[in-house]
Amino acid sequence: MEETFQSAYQEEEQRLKNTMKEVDRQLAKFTSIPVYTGHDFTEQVLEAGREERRQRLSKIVNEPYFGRLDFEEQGTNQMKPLYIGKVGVDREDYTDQPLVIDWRAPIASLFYSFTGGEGPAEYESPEGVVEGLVYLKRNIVIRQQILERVADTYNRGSDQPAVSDEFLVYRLGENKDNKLRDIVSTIQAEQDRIIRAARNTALIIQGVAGSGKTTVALHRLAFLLYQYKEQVSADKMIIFAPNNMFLDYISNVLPELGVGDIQQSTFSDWALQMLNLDVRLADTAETLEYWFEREGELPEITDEVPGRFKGSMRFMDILRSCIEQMEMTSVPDMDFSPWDGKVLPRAEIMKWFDEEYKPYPLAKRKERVMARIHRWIEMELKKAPSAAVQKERKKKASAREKAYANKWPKYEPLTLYKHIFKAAKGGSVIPDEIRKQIPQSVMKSTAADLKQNVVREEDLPALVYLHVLVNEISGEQRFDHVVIDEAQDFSPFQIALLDLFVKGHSFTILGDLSQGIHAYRGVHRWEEMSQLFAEEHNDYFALTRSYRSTMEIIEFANTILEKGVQSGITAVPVFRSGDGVRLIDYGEDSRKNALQRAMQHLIDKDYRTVSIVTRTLHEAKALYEELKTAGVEVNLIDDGKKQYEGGYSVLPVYLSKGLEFDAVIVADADQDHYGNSSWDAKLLYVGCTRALHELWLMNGSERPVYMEQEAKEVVIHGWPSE
Ligand SMILES: Nc1ncnc2c1ncn2[C@@H]1O[C@H](COP(=O)(O)OP(=O)(O)OP(=O)(O)O)[C@@H](O)[C@H]1O
Repeated sequence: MEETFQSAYQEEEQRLKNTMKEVDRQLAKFTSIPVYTGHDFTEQVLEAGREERRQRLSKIVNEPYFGRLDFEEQGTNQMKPLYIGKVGVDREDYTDQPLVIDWRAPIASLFYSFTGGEGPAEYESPEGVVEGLVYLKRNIVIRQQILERVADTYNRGSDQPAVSDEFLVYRLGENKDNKLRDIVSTIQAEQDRIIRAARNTALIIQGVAGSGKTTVALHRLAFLLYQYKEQVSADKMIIFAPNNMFLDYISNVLPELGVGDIQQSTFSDWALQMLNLDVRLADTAETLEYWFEREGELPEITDEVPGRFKGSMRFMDILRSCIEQMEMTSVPDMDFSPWDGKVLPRAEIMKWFDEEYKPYPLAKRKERVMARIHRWIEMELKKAPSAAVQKERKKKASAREKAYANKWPKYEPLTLYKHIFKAAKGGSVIPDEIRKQIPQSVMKSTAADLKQNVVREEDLPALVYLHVLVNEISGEQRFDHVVIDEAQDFSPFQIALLDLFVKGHSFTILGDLSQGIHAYRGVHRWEEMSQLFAEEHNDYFALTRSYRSTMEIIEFANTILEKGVQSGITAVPVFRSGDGVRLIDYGEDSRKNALQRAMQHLIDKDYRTVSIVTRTLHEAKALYEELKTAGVEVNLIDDGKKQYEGGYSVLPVYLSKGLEFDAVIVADADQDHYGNSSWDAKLLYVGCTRALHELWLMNGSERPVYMEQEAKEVVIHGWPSE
């Protein structure tokens, strides 16, 4: 075995040397050709090709590839070693295998989809399905041109027929810094299927915590850009994420994959930038405080709570009916008379509005009708018997034209919205029978907000929709593809609205219902989203393997899911074992001392990122101050945070969603802080599943009952011996 390893290592060292030589030769050649800056079109095209080549070569110069797959295509009788890297580079003569194959190329999919076995494997090429035999699957780690590791995960004929997880486990065991990173060398078959799924489908992905949802979505964008170069462009793709700190956390992956320019935003920022509203947006902290800082039981979350109602398709339909109703009554109920004795009958104006300009959106129709009236006035003015009469009529017409325009409704989203909630000045243009469909409590609270000129995040989909109904969606507002991360916190209305902006229902929608801690506004079942699309336009995937945490942590978290959340979806761990989950009672010690001591223990173990997770923001702030005073260097993560610095942090559990840390300490894992409701259990589940290698839960009073049941073998009680 040792001998085989030696020869594999030597073989790869030789191949690396040869590759580097070829890369250096090509680079020298292309950089020695002076950059063409002239106007000759053919020369410009050639120069663009050379520049692309220079860039590819400089990208692979240090770490040219990460994998090798030996494949014999059926009927060729020739087994070829394929080297797979982040960027593909051809040999200069194009005669043989490429020097490095791009991981997104069809043939490279075999590297990911092949799960072992003696039988033939296949991949889909543009020419059809290609069959053949895989002989070797090898992971290769190269850093700064030095071969560091060679690990065969499949070798035909050896006594290990299935693809082994050894290399994956090695990668997962590494400590994390402050940014999410790419996984091109270890993408798993189930993830690869999602990454390479067809473009014009709304993909809905339910994935357990740590199953790689965010990572997979980012790799999918890189794939789509490669596979559909002609149809999609990076600046027309957008990722919606829950907050700006999360966007910062994921910001390294796309550049690592050689992808730039993709738009990244929160839904609110995107909506606000489109609406250009002159209002105060209620502080989201208020809503978070209302739901997360409360004492005692959570109020019942029905479909009538404002967040759920305003995110429902019911509400979307109500808004559409309002606009349809308004369309019928838009043209003022009167003839237009520019001066006494001259009349443009309403019937004529209606004909323009209802027939000729019907294809235009409402605001445009009004604009067109008013412009037409203006032209009509000008024509009529020409018929005046004298210049003086003409002048007199012109003056009158101008005033009457303005007055007439004012009789039309204002197609401005906020004004329309205020009308719907009876919070606008002047008479309402919305009939009461439509308004009656809105729950009384929602009517009341929204009207109160709007009278103060306050808009909440939950109102933004409605405002954007009203904007869309009365105005056109312009070309530059459209998307080629939309990614929605933490989609369980999105509403059906938000998805249906975004669908109006995206071509071909091209969505990647990812989330985890077990982490649905914002249930007061998010979805409770994925069908709420899938039913928005025709069957042939949506697809559903479930990711059940969790890559983030050790087996012990996953098993412990699974118990919380099963017993606390009563969820049927539990995570399957990768075989990576670590320390047991530690449960520590504060005991005689003060809470602050115990938490400080716990943090110090984990810092001393050289973990790069350690976090204390509290139940509320209020508690996080207080603990942060205490630790700082005690000389511990920690960061506080609150909802205004724009950047994630890594290191040691204190944060409320609801802000930890999406992030991960080498070690996590859950402060106050007791019944006073986490009750018996499934919502409490979800919060605790989110906190626990942030940990990669170590998880400690500290408590000052009784622990929640669902915490320890059936996870006894993965739990250690008390402090480690010093
Ligand atoms: N195939 C893989 N190879 C190596 N690491 C992986 C793989 N898939 C996921 N990971 C790692 O697992 C961790 C979790 O990934 P990610 O944050 O994308 O998961 P998630 O499903 O979005 O999690 P959550 O829902 O808990 O936020 C990351 O550290 C990621 O690098």
